[in-house]
Amino acid sequence: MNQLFQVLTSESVAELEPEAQSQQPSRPVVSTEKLNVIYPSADQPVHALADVDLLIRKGEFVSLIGPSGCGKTTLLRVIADLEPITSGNVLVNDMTPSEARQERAYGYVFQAATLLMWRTVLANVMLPLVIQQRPEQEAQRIAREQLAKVGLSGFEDKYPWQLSGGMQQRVSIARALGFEPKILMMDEPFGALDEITRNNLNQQLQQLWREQQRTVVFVTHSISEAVYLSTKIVVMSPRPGRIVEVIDSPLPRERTAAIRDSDEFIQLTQRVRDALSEGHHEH
Ligand SMILES: Nc1ncnc2c1ncn2[C@@H]1O[C@H](COP(=O)(O)OP(=O)(O)OP(=O)(O)O)[C@@H](O)[C@H]1O
Repeated sequence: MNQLFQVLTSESVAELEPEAQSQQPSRPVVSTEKLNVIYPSADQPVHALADVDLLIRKGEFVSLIGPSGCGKTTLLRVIADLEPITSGNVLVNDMTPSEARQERAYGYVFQAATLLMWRTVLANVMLPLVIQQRPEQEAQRIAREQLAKVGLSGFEDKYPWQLSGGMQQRVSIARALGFEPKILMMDEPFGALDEITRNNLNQQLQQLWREQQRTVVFVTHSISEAVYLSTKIVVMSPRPGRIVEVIDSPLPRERTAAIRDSDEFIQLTQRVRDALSEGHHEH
C-alpha cells in the first residue's frame, strides 16, 4: 500500500505543453538501453527482460503486448521506479526513474481498481491530492473535474462498492489523472471487464488521450485493444522478454468505433499477430 501511495502522490502538477505544431519528432520521455532484469530466486534466477531497447516520445500511446510472463509488467514497473534493474540504462525525461518519481512524473492505473471501499468516490479521487497537501477546496474542484471527464458526474457521493467494475476503473483513471502526470502507466486496466464495457472504455480513453496529449504506457493481452488505442505497439517475446518488433501505427489519431472494421485496422491486427507468433517461434 505504501508503494501505491508513493506512486499516487508522485504525479506531476506541471502543466502540459500544447502539442508541438512542428513536424519535428517530439522529445523522448522514456528511453531504455540494453535493459536487463533478473529476479533472484532460491532455485534458478528468472531472466525477465533481456536487452530491451525502447524509445517512447512525448504524447505517444504505447502498448506493450506479449504472452503471459514475458515481462510487460516488469518493464512498466522499471520505468515507474518500482523495480530495480540488473543492467543497462533507463532514462525518464532525462532523469533516472527515481528522480522522475520525485518530480511526480507518474500516474498509475492497475488491473484491479485499487480504491478504498470505505471512502466515497470523490474522497478516493481527492486522496492523492490531499496527501500532496493541496488545499481541500482545490482538491475537491480537481477531483470533480476529473470525474466529469470520465463521465462520472453525479456519482461523487457513492462508495466504490456501489459501482460496476468498469465505473470503478474510470474512478481509478480520474484519480491517476488528477495530478496531470507526465506519463500515465496502465497495467491491463480493463483486463477483468467484459468485452462491451472494455470497448466502451477504450473509446473513452482514446478520446481523453486525444484531448490531453498525454504520454501513455499501456500493458495488454488484447491485440484489438492495442491496435485500437496505440500509436506504437511494442511486441514482446516469451521469457526472457525481448522486443520482437516495434510497430508505428498508420491509423489516424482519431479512432472512431467504425475504424475497427477498416482494412488498415485488420491489416495491423494481422501484423501484430504475426509478430507475436514470430516471437514464439524464435524462442
Ligand atoms: N518479484 C518477482 N520475483 C521473481 N520472479 C518474478 C517477480 N516478478 C515477476 N517475476 C517473473 O518474471 C517474469 C515476468 O513477469 P511479469 O509480471 O513482468 O510478466 P507479464 O508479461 O506482465 O505477465 P502477465 O501478462 O501474466 O501479467 C515472470 O516469469 C514472473 O514469474
